[in-house]
Amino acid sequence: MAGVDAAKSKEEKMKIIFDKFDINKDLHLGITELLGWIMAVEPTLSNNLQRLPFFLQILLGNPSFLAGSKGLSYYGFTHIYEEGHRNLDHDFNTINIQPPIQQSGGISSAGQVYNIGITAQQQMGGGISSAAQVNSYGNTMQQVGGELNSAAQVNNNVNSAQQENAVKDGKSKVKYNGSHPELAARLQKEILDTNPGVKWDDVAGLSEAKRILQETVVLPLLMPEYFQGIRRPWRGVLMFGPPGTGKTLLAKAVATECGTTFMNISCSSLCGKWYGESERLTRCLFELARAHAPTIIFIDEIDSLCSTRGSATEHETSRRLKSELLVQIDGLNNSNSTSGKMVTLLAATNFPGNIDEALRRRLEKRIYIPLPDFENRKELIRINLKSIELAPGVDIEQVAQKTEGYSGDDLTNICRDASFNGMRRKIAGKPIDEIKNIMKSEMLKIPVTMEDFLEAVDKIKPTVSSGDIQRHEKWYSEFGSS
Ligand SMILES: Nc1ncnc2c1ncn2[C@@H]1O[C@H](COP(=O)(O)OP(=O)(O)OP(=O)(O)O)[C@@H](O)[C@H]1O
Repeated sequence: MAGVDAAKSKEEKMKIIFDKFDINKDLHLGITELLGWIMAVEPTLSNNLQRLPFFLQILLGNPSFLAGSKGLSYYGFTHIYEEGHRNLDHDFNTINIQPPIQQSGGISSAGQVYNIGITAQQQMGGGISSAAQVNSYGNTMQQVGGELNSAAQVNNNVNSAQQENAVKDGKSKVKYNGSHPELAARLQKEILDTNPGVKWDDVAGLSEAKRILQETVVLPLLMPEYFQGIRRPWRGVLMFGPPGTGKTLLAKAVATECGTTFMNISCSSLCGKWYGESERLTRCLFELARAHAPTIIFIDEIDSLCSTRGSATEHETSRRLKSELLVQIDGLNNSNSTSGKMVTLLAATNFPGNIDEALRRRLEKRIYIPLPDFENRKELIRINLKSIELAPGVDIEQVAQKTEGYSGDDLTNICRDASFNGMRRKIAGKPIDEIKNIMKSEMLKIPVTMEDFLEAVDKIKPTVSSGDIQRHEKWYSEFGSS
């Protein structure tokens, strides 16, 4: 790929990119090329661009979404049009990825306008108008003095309210109008995360699970108008599988990639000390989720909240909590989701067999997250070693072969242990004063060798038993739903 002349102005550079890329001709091929071009001319945009292939993959991979479109505009890639008015008078959808700061211009389109981004869109004096629809997905959107007009509908699926509710420090200040402000404040502090920071590519393998999560959680957020009636979004998704296989990681990746609010609940956050407190906490959790919508509520180890009803271990408190949870799940996404109030429940468990029948029915998609196979083990090891110096002769294939039956978490532990070995060798037998004088940079340069890996594999045993895997596979064949 040829670089772009550094002496050219930003406008000229971007014109080269726009001229070069024609989605009608290049389609998927052009995306990679376009990304390369943009990174070459605008290295500072690289971080923002990481999200792009993911969105394009979803949008382009779904023909119904683009039905009738003649093309896409990459208007949103750049901030160079800060001052200009760009009238997209085309008869197609406009997709603004990482929407720009729009100071005095405007965006108009005869089709739909999709603003997908994590960064704020600031509309200062300009306007967005669309004959059809304006959909904004992002963490923040600020509308300062501009107009947001749509002949049909305006959907702002943003974490924080726009216009009057500005967000400052990543934690949203959305107003909670429910009946339990003190419980809401407690939950908000414990569980609210507006950006878990895990990218899709940080999760090795699990392509089938990723596909299902895209269909069940991501796409309904991107095109709520399609997911109506019989196609309403699934209310709940259960990920089950042995421990340490990436269930939590997947939930975080979904939330990061969608830019939704992420509420990460452990059982203890919902268990109150006083009579009735657990139900109130549960109700409050869903109210809070709606206030912050679109929201993903992630409940890890849901089996501990919802073990089989009527069983000997079931306490009165837990029975009431479960009943409230079922009521709340029933209320999810029933109403018109184009209101931008989508709340999805993602749950995870290592003990799917312990889950209450009624809850199982409400967790409409049940996805098996298995141990990594050979290819996925290689990918996982590579992800873990991204920032580590490797000695020549490190054979990742061999490490992957030797670790059949290991979970993702076990493999991460092996990589961590192996990566400490260089330091162990360096400081062996030295007094602490001498260790203090070893330069940090010297330490960081010690490469990890193949022997370090073999030693770590010898030391660290797999944590998942074959009985455990059989148990999951049996449950999957009976109740799995992908
Ligand atoms: N598919 C994967 N890709 C990358 N890393 C992984 C993967 N699976 C597991 N890991 C590593 O293992 C760690 C634990 O994973 P995670 O917490 O997602 O597992 P889990 O399935 O939710 O476990 P548990 O059931 O015990 O809650 C992660 O932080 C990550 O380092």
